[in-house]
Amino acid sequence: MTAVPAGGDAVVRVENLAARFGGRPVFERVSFEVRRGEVFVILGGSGCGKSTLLKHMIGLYPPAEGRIEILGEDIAALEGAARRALLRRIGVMWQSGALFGSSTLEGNIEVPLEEHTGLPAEARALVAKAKLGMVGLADAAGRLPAEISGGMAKRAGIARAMALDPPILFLDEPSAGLDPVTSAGLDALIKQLARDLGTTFVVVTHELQSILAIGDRCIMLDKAARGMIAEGDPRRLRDESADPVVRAFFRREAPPDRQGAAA
Ligand SMILES: Nc1ncnc2c1ncn2[C@@H]1O[C@H](COP(=O)(O)OP(=O)(O)OP(=O)(O)O)[C@@H](O)[C@H]1O
Repeated sequence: MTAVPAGGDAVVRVENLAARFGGRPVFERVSFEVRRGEVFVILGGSGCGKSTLLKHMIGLYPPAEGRIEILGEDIAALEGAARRALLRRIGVMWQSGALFGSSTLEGNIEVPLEEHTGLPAEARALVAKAKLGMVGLADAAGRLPAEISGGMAKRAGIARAMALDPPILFLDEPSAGLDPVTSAGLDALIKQLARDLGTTFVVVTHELQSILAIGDRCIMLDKAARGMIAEGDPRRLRDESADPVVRAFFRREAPPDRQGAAA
């Protein structure tokens, strides 16, 4: 079953995107859409450009070619106040959770509220507590990042990314460094937030279990192909893809070229 409403519209459009560093291409001709309310996964092996794509989507890198539309706006073309207004409408959680070590979890979630809203201190505290409650951390509001587990840090990172109620959340490798049980709990949380709040998630991951558990749709990038090699429902790709590299990924086998090299 999918969380995407029938006729769901696109909140992200990537058209013919090329990424290059020092003239060297990471990928070319990447095009896809993310629909409102879905959990969209960017997957692929190490070094294929998943994080690079994510960074383009949130405006950290300008496209070498092509165009990225976020909530109807060409992110690379925006400047100043218009750019800040758009960035305020997207939340990002980096791999580590990236919490400020000297602040409590509640204090961490108040940071974007202080920066971007005129809410008084009591209201900020209430919002921060509500966000922590949404990710199952209501009782940990007063703890410091050093006093919590890796899984809790990821949840707190999601709560902070949600502080300003963004319609789109970008998550960079949310399962990295987590044991399988904690990772499954985080997957369940992501699905629940997408379902209950209608938030759109764009998730970078190479964790097969997570991809199958949370992904409504996905794209797969490939380093050798320097681009996209698959798009669609991850379960269908697992069961039906004719591409040997895609099949190998979903079967946890070495890609065909490396199998040959090892023989
Ligand atoms: N700022 C940068 N400058 C130069 N090269 C970069 C930069 N960022 C990434 N690259 C290169 O781009 C390629 C893709 O890297 P990227 O981190 O996007 O891959 P990834 O799919 O996210 O990998 P992983 O799963 O290992 O994190 C790599 O060859 C990397 O060295």
